[in-house]
Amino acid sequence: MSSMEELLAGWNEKFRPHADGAQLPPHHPHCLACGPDNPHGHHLTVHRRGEEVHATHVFDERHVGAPGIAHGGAVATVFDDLFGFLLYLTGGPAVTRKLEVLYDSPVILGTTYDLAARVTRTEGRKLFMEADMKQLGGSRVASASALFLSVDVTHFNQGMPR
Ligand SMILES: CCCCCCCC/C=C\CCCCCCCC(=O)SCCNC(=O)CCNC(=O)[C@H](O)C(C)(C)COP(=O)(O)OP(=O)(O)OC[C@H]1O[C@@H](n2cnc3c(N)ncnc32)[C@H](O)[C@@H]1OP(=O)(O)O
Repeated sequence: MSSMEELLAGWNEKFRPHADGAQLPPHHPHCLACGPDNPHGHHLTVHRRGEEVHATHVFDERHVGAPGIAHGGAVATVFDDLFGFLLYLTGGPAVTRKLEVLYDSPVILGTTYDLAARVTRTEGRKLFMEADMKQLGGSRVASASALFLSVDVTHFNQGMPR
């Protein structure tokens, strides 16, 4: 079995139903946002909360844009990946077709933020999603919306060396 076939077989197992409150599995060990083995990554830990997914996150010096403030791309990375966790609830692979982020106020390094994401609508292969990032118990600092499109797992063969 090739490493890609093994990876895909493991993925099918990840799409089993997940209980409310359960921690959801990382997309894969080296995923930029959630992979535990990526030294540059965000190491995002995500739980199911009803029909939403939830994470807390602290950006650090690896994610810096302006001094002391998280890079907008790093914030977008975290949103994009959080949306990717909703696929465990919808039940199959999909990829980002469109991602929009609204930055309400600076995301400060070393501060804990609360993130939540949900599917707002589905239409055939299209999954419309929304998410927000808030200070703990406080105001919103950013929000995002995305369109994901369902794909067959063979989509991911495009990343294999030729
Ligand atoms: C290592 C993994 C190992 C194994 C993994 C196995 C399973 C993994 C599962 C899940 C992984 C999740 C990981 C989460 C990580 C976070 C998410 C990411 O970072 S994903 C990466 C970034 N995204 C891409 O790389 C996509 C690149 N783009 C594409 O490949 C194609 O464009 C694709 C597949 C997305 C769409 O291509 P088309 O040809 O199939 O579809 P078209 O024709 O463009 O659109 C379909 C429908 O959508 C509408 N549409 C398109 N854009 C729209 C828009 N902006 N607004 C509204 N509708 C739109 C169109 O009008 C069309 O609608 P009408 O079917 O005719 O009704």
